[in-house]
Amino acid sequence: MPQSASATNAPTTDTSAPSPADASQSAEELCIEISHFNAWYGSFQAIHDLSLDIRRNQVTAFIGPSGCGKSTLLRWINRMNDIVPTAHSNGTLRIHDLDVLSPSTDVVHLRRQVGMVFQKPNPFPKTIYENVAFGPRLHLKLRRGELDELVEWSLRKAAVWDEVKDRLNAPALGLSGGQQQRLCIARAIAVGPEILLMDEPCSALDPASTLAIEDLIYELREQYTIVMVTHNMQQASRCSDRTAFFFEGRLVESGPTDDVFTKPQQKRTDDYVRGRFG
Ligand SMILES: Nc1ncnc2c1ncn2[C@@H]1O[C@H](COP(=O)(O)OP(=O)(O)OP(=O)(O)O)[C@@H](O)[C@H]1O
Repeated sequence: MPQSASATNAPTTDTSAPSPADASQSAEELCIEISHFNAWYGSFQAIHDLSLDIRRNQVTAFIGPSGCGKSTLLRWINRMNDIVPTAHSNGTLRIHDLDVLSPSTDVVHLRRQVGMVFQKPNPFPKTIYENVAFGPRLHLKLRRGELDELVEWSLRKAAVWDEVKDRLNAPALGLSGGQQQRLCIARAIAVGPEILLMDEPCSALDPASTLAIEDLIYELREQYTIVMVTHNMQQASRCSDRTAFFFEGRLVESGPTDDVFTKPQQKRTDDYVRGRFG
């Protein structure tokens, strides 16, 4: 089993940035291994023979035109596709030594380890405090003081504490869209995941909120492995370390973001990043 995410990302750990040496070491570590992966909805094959390594403590952006399979792959990483009755897959998808696709994989445990942030902020219709406390209450046995500390830690980590600290008992739905999305990030990290999946996390936000979330994503990679779907080329180049370009259910190329944007190996990638299609 992979190392417990709550142990590696526990709020009591030092949250300061790792030294450059630490960062470069961990940057090379494999976190998610995808090999010869295929996925279908019924008889329609959405992903074909896709192989990709996702490295620890990096932001990996999935880019590509609509319908090319980005979200499908993202949603297999924490088995969100289990809720789609027609969805099935084969091949290898591992997080460290955990076989994600195995029927015996404990999906509740997997989703604690692999948090998800969706396109539209989706706070629960509860207070700000309760949104963040919800997961820890289910999974962790904490005393009230410890829970308070965890809620504060998560909100600070998600860069929204200063804006909400005086109204923790106010309804989360009263926050702005950008604040709600940062609250959802706080909710996701409160249960101690190792990986954060983000499916177009800024697409419903205004430019200022988008920049705030992008800054946050870039900072969070010191502690989390982040996989993000985005249609925004500038966003991919601003806040990802590596980029994977998908087309019609296949991975066309992947590599360091600078390389994919400035010297792509495939003409199709070049055309896409230059806005010639999609
Ligand atoms: N629940 C589903 N049932 C059937 N087909 C689906 C389902 N979800 C996605 N698909 C199909 O699978 C293909 C890949 O979809 P997916 O959402 O992964 O693409 P995407 O690259 O994320 O697109 P977008 O950028 O528009 O979100 C598309 O042809 C889509 O219509």
